[in-house]
Amino acid sequence: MEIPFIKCHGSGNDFILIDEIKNPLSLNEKQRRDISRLLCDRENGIGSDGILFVQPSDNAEARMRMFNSDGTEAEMCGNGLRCVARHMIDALGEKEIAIETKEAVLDVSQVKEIFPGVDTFAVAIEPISFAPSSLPMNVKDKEAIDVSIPELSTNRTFTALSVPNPHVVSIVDHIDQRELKIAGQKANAIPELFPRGVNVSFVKVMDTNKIFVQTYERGVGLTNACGTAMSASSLVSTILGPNEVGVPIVVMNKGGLVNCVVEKKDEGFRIQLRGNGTNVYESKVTVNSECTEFEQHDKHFFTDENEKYEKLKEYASSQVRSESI
Ligand SMILES: N[C@@H](CCC[C@H](N)C(=O)O)C(=O)O
Repeated sequence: MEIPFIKCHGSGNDFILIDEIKNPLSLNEKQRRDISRLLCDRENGIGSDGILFVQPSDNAEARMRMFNSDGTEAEMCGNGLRCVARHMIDALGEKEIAIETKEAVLDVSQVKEIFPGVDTFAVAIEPISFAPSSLPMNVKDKEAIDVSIPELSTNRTFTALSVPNPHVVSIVDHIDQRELKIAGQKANAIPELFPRGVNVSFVKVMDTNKIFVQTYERGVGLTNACGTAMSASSLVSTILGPNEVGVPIVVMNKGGLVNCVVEKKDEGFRIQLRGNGTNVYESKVTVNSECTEFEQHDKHFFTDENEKYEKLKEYASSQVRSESI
């Protein structure tokens, strides 16, 4: 089968976007998992953190299904949703639309540039819950806020929340990637505590309303950035730290930066995640029916927007270097 796709990224968290509205495909669930594993492979595939399947929806302008590079499906993907928002906003010529995700229909829009020349998209991150059962995390307490999880680390505290995919967040003085990888691997190997796995993030507070976040993603490993993790980390560092509700929090990451605005909603919270949705190139693959082999066709690069994004990345790296993170 022939599959046209766009290689895109949000903060260097990269995806293969497959538009099934424009090019209908009749993939079964096994083929979706197998194609994700085949194409996301960094050594023998195209290489990406996941696949974004864009499908028709009865409740919104489109529906997003997100598969991690290991073939598992996630409830939500913040950086991916910005890429899908950009794709559908371009296709429909509208500035504000809604996208259906696994657990909610979410508002997305094109907003003021986060950095000169970088088209910027805002996506709603909700529903949010601190109930351990929502991750799920098998503990008796009603919440797990700033608590020790000895299975992950003997010297850190974590806060557990779903946004609505599962996260645990630890505020640290220094981000040690090796330590994060070990904690992430442990967290995803104890189904008795986290039956569906969990994304693990370390957050360094750089200033009031400015943080650096790195994440070990369930189904992927260490990534440049994770949108839902940066949203969860913004909320946790507002509750436990110096950040403020209603004020854009600058979230630095290895792939650039985003803004997160934590808002009060009813008895709880919602977050607005704002950042790039950059197309790298478009191409096509021909995949065999067993989804074990593929052939990639010519690539057409989007040079201009990538050059503009590189400037944002250089700026973000200089900020992070000066803090010696
Ligand atoms: N990188 C994504 C989240 C992708 C899903 C995650 N790995 C999970 O399994 O929950 C983001 O930008 O939010």
